[in-house]
Amino acid sequence: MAVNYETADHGVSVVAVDGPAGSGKSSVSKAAARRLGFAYLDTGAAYRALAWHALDTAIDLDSADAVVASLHGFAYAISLDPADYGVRVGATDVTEAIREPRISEVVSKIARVPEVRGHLNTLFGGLIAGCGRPGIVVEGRDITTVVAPEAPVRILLTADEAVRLSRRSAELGGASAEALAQQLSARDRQDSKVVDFMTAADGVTTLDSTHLDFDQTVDAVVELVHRVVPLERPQS
Ligand SMILES: Nc1ncnc2c1ncn2[C@@H]1O[C@H](COP(=O)(O)OP(=O)(O)O)[C@@H](O)[C@H]1O
Ligand SMILES: Nc1ccn([C@@H]2O[C@H](COP(=O)(O)OP(=O)(O)O)[C@@H](O)[C@H]2O)c(=O)n1
Repeated sequence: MAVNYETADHGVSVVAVDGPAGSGKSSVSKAAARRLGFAYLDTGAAYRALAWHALDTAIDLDSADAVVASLHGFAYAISLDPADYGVRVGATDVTEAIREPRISEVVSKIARVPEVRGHLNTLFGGLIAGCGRPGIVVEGRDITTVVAPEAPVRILLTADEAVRLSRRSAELGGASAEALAQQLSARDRQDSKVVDFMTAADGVTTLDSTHLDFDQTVDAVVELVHRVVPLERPQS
């Protein structure tokens, strides 16, 4: 079921960004949100936090029933301020822990369960509607197609796989390049069975950042937003 949070309904302009792992969704969306004065919602963090919670409570991730049952005790909180990112489960700050490879390895098992997706999409809908800013940049895998298909700006952020890998391995420092490559492409393969984030749906703009540096990519997103959402531009 689509959850529509467009300007007309809630007064919040949604910028929807999808793409594969390492394409730059989180970093570019966060920077674009700061430039625009918008909120920022990282939806992948919720799937990662639920995976963290499931591991923490020794839930069998191969059992969809057990994963669905774990949603009852899942007290999730995320900051929507792009200048002050943070994720909590109950009283525990999991901002760093959810990035660990042990979470990346299992998160797709969580994401493939339809009840989990439905539950989290409802949660995202509430966060978007109540974000308290004129707009919000929301990034993930199914934002342009399921979470906010009516968003005024919808972007598929891509980059060649080799480029995505080298960006991610630079970020993780010590991780073995080969192990990382295997994990990242295995995760994309698993995730693609659930939602298609490799091809742009109708009306979605593809932004290929393979040959763009970080600032150029953020500029391109901000420009796309200015084209369709009436906002004051900062004086230069
Ligand atoms: N256009 C770009 N050029 C160079 N580096 C980039 C670009 N976009 C993102 N990055 C870097 O690549 C890494 C992965 O980006 P990230 O935002 O975590 O991707 P995703 O959220 O899609 O997995 C980060 O270190 C980020 O700073
Ligand atoms: N909208 C979303 C966002 C993330 N996810 C899942 O959550 C995982 C982590 O997402 P992420 O955005 O943090 O991943 P990266 O691209 O940053 O590595 C993905 O591998 C998907 O399994 C999803 O299914 N749908």
